[in-house]
Amino acid sequence: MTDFSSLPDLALRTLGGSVIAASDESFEEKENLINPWAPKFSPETFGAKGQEYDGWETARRRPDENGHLGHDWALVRLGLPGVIRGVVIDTAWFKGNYPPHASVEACAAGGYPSPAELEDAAWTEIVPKSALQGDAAHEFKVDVERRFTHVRLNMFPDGGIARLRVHGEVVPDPRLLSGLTIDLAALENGARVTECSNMFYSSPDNMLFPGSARNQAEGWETARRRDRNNDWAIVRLAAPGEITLAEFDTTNLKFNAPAAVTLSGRNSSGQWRELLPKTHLQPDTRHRIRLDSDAEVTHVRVDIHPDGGLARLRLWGSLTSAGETLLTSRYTALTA
Ligand SMILES: NC(=O)NC(NC(N)=O)C(=O)[O-]
Repeated sequence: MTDFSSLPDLALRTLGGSVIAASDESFEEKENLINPWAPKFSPETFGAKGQEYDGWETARRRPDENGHLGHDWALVRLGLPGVIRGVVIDTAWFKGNYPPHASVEACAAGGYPSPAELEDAAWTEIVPKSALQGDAAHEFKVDVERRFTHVRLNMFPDGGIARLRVHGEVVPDPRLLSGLTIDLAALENGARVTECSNMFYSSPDNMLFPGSARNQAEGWETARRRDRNNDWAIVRLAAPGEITLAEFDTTNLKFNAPAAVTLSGRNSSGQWRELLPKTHLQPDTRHRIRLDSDAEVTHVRVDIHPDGGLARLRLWGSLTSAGETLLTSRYTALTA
């Protein structure tokens, strides 16, 4: 996999993405494109419309009286607007019915536009019409330095695509964050895990997802440690801010929760200081702890002792004026 695939999937259903319209979804519904799980397949599962697939599948097109075949498209609202670094078009399990070609366009729209209102948007081609294979994940690097809110997947002329992954860097609208108490560690506000000791079972970015984890796999889980060290993760905050309350959620970790946690913060000069001394944790519990610090931090390190994971990590606080300036100038530069 190329580098961009480790970035969050901005289109993912569990990050608020939605497939808001499609030209056709006769065989399989458009919503499957952004399912968070890997595409599944059971052979010989024929329903009333045909074989069942975990993807978006359109009818076989036939030329009209002018010999025109047309093509199919699906419109996706990103859950998290941002700069797109790469797209994966996955035709998993579509072997005799994949589209031979596909392309992707993107646009930036303010507010909450309907599919009809997006027709006149300024669409930019981010993946040119490219050849596809059946049952394969195709990666396309994207090199457009702009914040996008929607993408349109085109397939030529018809067929089935299991997943569309739109990896990129989240660029939040600073007007929705300035002056408010926010989760400085939320993926949707632009935070990310930059390093961790172990991600054997699941990715530490999962801790920063919105809402609650429905099961263990939707959080961060490490392998069992067999040495005397402990697991840890470093989170780059949405922007420089002051943290007033930390939330360590061990929900769903019943026999593998960490025994304790510590938290430290790094300032813009790169110096680390303790934000929370070693504190015991209970399994399957959401712990909310007020922090006794008004220091500006850009990164935090969460240490779990000795291993296990966390379902969610929330760091409530506010942006400092440096944080607000940074977010505003980035948003402005990428929106112009
Ligand atoms: N869902 C389908 O049945 N699709 C196709 N057919 C099979 N057998 O997969 C097709 O494109 O005709």
